[in-house]
Amino acid sequence: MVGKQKGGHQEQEPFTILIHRFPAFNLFFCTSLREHYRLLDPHNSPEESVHSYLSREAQKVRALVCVGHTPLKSDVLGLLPSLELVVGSSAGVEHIDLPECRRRGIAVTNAGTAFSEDVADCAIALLIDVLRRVSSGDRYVRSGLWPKCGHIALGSKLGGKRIGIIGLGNIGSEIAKRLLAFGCSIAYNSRKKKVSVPFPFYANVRDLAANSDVLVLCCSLTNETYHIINTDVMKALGKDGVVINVGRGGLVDEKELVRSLVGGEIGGAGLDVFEDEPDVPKELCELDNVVLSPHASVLTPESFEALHDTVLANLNAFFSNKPLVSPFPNE
Ligand SMILES: O=CC(=O)O
Repeated sequence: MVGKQKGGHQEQEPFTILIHRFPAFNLFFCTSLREHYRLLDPHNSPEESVHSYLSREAQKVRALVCVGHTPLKSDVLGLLPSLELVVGSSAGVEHIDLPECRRRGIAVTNAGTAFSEDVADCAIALLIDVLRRVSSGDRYVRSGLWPKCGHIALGSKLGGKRIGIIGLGNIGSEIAKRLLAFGCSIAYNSRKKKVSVPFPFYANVRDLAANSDVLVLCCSLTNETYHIINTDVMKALGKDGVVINVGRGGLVDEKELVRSLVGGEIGGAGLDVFEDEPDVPKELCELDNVVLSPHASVLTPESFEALHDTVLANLNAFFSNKPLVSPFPNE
């Protein structure tokens, strides 16, 4: 539960925080938020279930910070009758019951632009790694094969590639900016065509794939985007095509991706996210044209600092009746 503590006489406003399992994240958030607000932390009562704690303590809670990807479903929302705001701390908010929030008029925020640059950097790193075989070359050198077997297979140049970006929001725009500097051409698919964007828009992902060398996924996971990369799309992308996923595992039909990679129907993949994290299909681990990363694109102190500022700015805006800084959806 929180209220602004500065000044001391303002009545305490209710506020609660749900704790994610990632300890560094929790510590960072709790320590800092406590400096500004009074927290209700259901996870601090190990003897009691979250549900019974919330039923007793959280009737007047108006704002809730949902840390990381902690699921926030109707069972918990139902225990918070006064809730007006959910402050998400991730870019994707598919773990939050958005229809229920909408139904109750509860505003939702996400990480806004806090992670965009780091996620974009990660997408580029994965792409260069797949094309230029950086990780594969590293394994080659470490395993002592170089003196015995000579050069590794040719890589492929990034400059000149046609990149199809799926989801041209904050992250997608940062990815486009970086790829333009490498001399790539950009096209995109998004919920709708963006008037201010100079790149060709494809309403159909299959058509985008047919006109791209690389597909980069950085859109939200929704009912509409679930398995947006399927067999048809991969066939259209073709045998030299590369899939980069820094969005969510569920955007790609992973079984089909594995089948297409093993069968040489597409050229490679760089994946930071998976359908059943932290489990990764073992076939992917055996492929040299696949680069794997443990959902780590946002894991930098710089991203966390920017997120911290965004979370606080949203809370401060809410409690001073100002517009939220990163409402979701934000377009
Ligand atoms: O995966 C990370 C995020 O959605 O912020």
